[in-house]
Amino acid sequence: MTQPVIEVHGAVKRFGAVDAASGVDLTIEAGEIFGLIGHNGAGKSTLFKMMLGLIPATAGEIHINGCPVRGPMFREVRRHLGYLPENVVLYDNLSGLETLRFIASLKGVPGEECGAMLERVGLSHAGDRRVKTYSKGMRQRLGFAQALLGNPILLFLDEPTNGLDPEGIREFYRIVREQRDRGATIVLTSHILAEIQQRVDRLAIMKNGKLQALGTVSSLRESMHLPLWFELRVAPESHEALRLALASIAGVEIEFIDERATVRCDRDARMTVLTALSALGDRVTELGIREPSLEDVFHGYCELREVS
Ligand SMILES: Nc1ncnc2c1ncn2[C@@H]1O[C@H](COP(=O)(O)OP(=O)(O)OP(=O)(O)O)[C@@H](O)[C@H]1O
Repeated sequence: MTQPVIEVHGAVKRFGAVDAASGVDLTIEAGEIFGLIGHNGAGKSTLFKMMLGLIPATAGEIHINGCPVRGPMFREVRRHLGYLPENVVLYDNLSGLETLRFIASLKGVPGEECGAMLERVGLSHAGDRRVKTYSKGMRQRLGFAQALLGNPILLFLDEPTNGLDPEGIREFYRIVREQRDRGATIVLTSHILAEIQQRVDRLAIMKNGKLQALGTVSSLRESMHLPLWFELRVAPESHEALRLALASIAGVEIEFIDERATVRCDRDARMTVLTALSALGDRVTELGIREPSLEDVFHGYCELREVS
């Protein structure tokens, strides 16, 4: 078995009376795209900073590629990590290209990579402009570019799509997948749950410094036992037949709007409902299934007890 890229055991971070992390256990494997979600102040950025060795944990252990983050060898590992902080700090009087060249020199990366990197994040047209003239989305793109310099093995991206336009968000995830395909591991946070639900391999939900849930979107959905919806087109004269067909199935609720019917059912009853709907033959002219969104899953877990 290969070694996990990230191993967090019992990580605690206390800021005075605030428990920003209280006993977090987390393992992330190489090549994963991993999402960390949670309300404001849940502890996501704090966990990132501890994993990067930027702030010490009050208690617990964190290893990156088998190396303890506060140990003497971590300096070398740190050179192979990329980080986009939540509020990226840039030098306003440098141009975009100068900014990347400066960061490349700190990382020991050849300056020649910088032009191509600017192009990759869609900033080549503005490379000679001072950063102080950049829009919010342009600053974010530059922040992403600096994190990518040097082909890091592990990328920590804290709210990376903040300020990006829809095309920028799509391009961002395209680059993330490219990075994963070349072997990198990516850990990212986002408050836009619809955006990440199709794009992460696994995710963790954080609440009050603890991990509330951990798994794939579909495993979390399954274990929450959230209901799902069948969306149908049924002519009004067949509404009664639909009601009768589903009458004996517990937990089913039907709502009609003209020719549209929405059938809400318990997950465990989905095959029974599907069989009953098939028996209606061509009285059902369209059929679709809507699963609960990641937002539904998130709210469900945030109302539950903590697991770690
Ligand atoms: N340097 C600090 N000093 C004191 N308290 C801090 C410090 N950094 C974070 N905190 C507190 O720790 C808790 C977790 O903060 P953190 O920034 O990790 O949350 P977050 O999940 O990243 O939130 P957001 O989604 O708003 O970015 C908050 O209560 C915050 O006020």
